[in-house]
Amino acid sequence: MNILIAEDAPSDRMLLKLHLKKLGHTVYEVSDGNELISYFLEHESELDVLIVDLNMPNKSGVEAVSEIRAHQGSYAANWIPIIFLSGSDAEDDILYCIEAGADAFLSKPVQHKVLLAKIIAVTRLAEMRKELLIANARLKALSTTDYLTNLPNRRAFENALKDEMGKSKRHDQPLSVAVLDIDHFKMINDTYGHDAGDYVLKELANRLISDQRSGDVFGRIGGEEFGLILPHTNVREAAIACERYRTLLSEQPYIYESNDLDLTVSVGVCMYDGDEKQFELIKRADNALYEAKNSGRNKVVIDDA
Ligand SMILES: Nc1nc2c(ncn2[C@@H]2O[C@H](COP(=O)(O)OP(=O)(O)OP(=O)(O)O)[C@@H](O)[C@H]2O)c(=O)[nH]1
Repeated sequence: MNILIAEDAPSDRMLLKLHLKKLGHTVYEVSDGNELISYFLEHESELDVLIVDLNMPNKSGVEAVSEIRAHQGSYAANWIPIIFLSGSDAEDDILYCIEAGADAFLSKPVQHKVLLAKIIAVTRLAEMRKELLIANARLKALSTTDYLTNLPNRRAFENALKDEMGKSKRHDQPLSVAVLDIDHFKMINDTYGHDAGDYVLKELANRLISDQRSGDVFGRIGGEEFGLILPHTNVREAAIACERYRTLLSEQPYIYESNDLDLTVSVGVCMYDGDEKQFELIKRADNALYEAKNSGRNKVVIDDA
């Protein structure tokens, strides 16, 4: 492991270094709190453990460690274990160090085996923490992503819409929303099977995002229904964009097991009025979609109420 020692007393530093080298670690050294911070910031990704003396010139160990923890934040994946060293084993010192962000405390003179045990314990904790962060990130991605298309799911779409509605209101910028639905999708399932339907949904999502403008959010909000959030876009511009998507999604057949599946989509689009609730906005887009379906499908209808 790569271990950085911050210790101002040369003899203590030397002794510690010998112990750690004997244990097979690579050791780096600094002699005060300021050097500790600069070295850490420069080599953050290469270091595995910090061993920090409580009392050092210029900046104390506690001050330096507090700064390092503030820099890392509580969700840093590369959060580093820190062991404090002190000549005193006063209870107050121990508490002070742990509260500053340390994970373990050692009294000087350091005992070889105690040092080994603390290093094993803190690195094990760091490893578990890292695994937990990775697992959390995976769970978050799973809970916000549609498994079939990899687009944001309904929940993520609604959260994104809420954010965009807030931004639109704050910056007095237009915001449009569209709901896009595949026409007679049931027929594809019924004629070619559910797998063909799944293939179409995936392929359609790919085509949709191939033309996605940066800042726009597309989500799968129902079985064969997709939601489009178009920030900085008024309803006329949104209708033009939706017309482009309608053409893009239907101009080429979807080829599944040598079958050419032709499909069209209907779209309802509307613009946020700055006051309405999220469900009201989606409802208006849905109403426009309903009108598109009822007036022949394969078209974009605007709700400009
Ligand atoms: N393959 C597949 N089909 C799905 C999925 N989710 C929903 N569906 C199907 O989508 C079809 C939707 O059918 P309807 O609501 O009648 O709509 P439609 O046939 O597209 O007709 P219109 O919307 O009126 O043009 C149903 O057959 C659902 O089973 C999915 O994840 N995979």
